[in-house]
Amino acid sequence: MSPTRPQSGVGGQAYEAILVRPSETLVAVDFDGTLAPITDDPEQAYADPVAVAALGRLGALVGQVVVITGRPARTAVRLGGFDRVQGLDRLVVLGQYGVERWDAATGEYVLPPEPEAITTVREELPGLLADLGLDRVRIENKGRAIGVHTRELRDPAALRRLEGPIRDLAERHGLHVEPGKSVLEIRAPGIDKGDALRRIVVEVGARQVVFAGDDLGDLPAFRAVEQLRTEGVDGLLICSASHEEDALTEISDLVLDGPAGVAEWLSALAARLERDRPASDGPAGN
Ligand SMILES: O=P(O)(O)OC[C@H]1O[C@H](O[C@H]2O[C@H](CO)[C@@H](O)[C@H](O)[C@H]2O)[C@H](O)[C@@H](O)[C@@H]1O
Repeated sequence: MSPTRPQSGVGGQAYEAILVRPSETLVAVDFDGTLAPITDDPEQAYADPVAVAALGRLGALVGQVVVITGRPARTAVRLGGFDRVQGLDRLVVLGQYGVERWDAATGEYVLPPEPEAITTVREELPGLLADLGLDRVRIENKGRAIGVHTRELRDPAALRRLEGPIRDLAERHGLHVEPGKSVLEIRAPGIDKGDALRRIVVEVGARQVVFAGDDLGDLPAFRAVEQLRTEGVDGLLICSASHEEDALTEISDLVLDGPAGVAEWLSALAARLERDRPASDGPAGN
């Protein structure tokens, strides 16, 4: 049996369906911690080239490949190099948890206006951090959201000290706090990765969906796949595992060794579909 096949019942069933009907499969992947190894500086978090190459191969084999990320769509495209990958000419990147979109087919970005409350919070944040004695945290300005990062402080207590004041600040301005690996992100409520995933599943008419993620922000997408299963869509859930977060391991069909493990799995899936192509219905092989 191929090591790429999940052992669990529903995951294994989804894997078999993907092999039979690749052209009706959506492959959806998170960016940070799944495609890109975690780094201190978010600006240096480039996607694993092996994973990107595998996605390019899958782009020619499955119905749709999509990246669903908390990053701004432009940032994900730049750090992933997605605008210059053979096979990813139909890639869709859903940024800021699905609020933003980039289509490789047209090169167009859909970037709704930034919430005014974010501008106000951006102005208030440095004072709040100084009052807490935490002015060395990294602030990531994402346009319509703000990331408050503690990774470089090497102090697990810093995130805990920040949480209450950041939640109060966000709440005062009608904003939402998205917790993640050494980060609290302040953003507008209203859409999450689950909503984003469901929309693209419907848009492309997928009968099978793969979702790979690593962090708390991916949980809604995992829940969406569980729901989709009850509606007749086969779902395969993949955890990009790390010592930092274990919320996804129990509910995953496959637990892989971080971005390197994800890259290996995507490559193995691409190889398997390429091998089967003459007998299957992938777009390149009909
Ligand atoms: O949805 P994702 O693609 O997983 O993005 C979630 C957040 O990821 C980024 O932060 C994480 O990765 C950084 C770079 O490796 C790391 O320094 C940080 O500690 C991690 O939390 C990103 O900076 C955020 O904007 C994303 O929302």
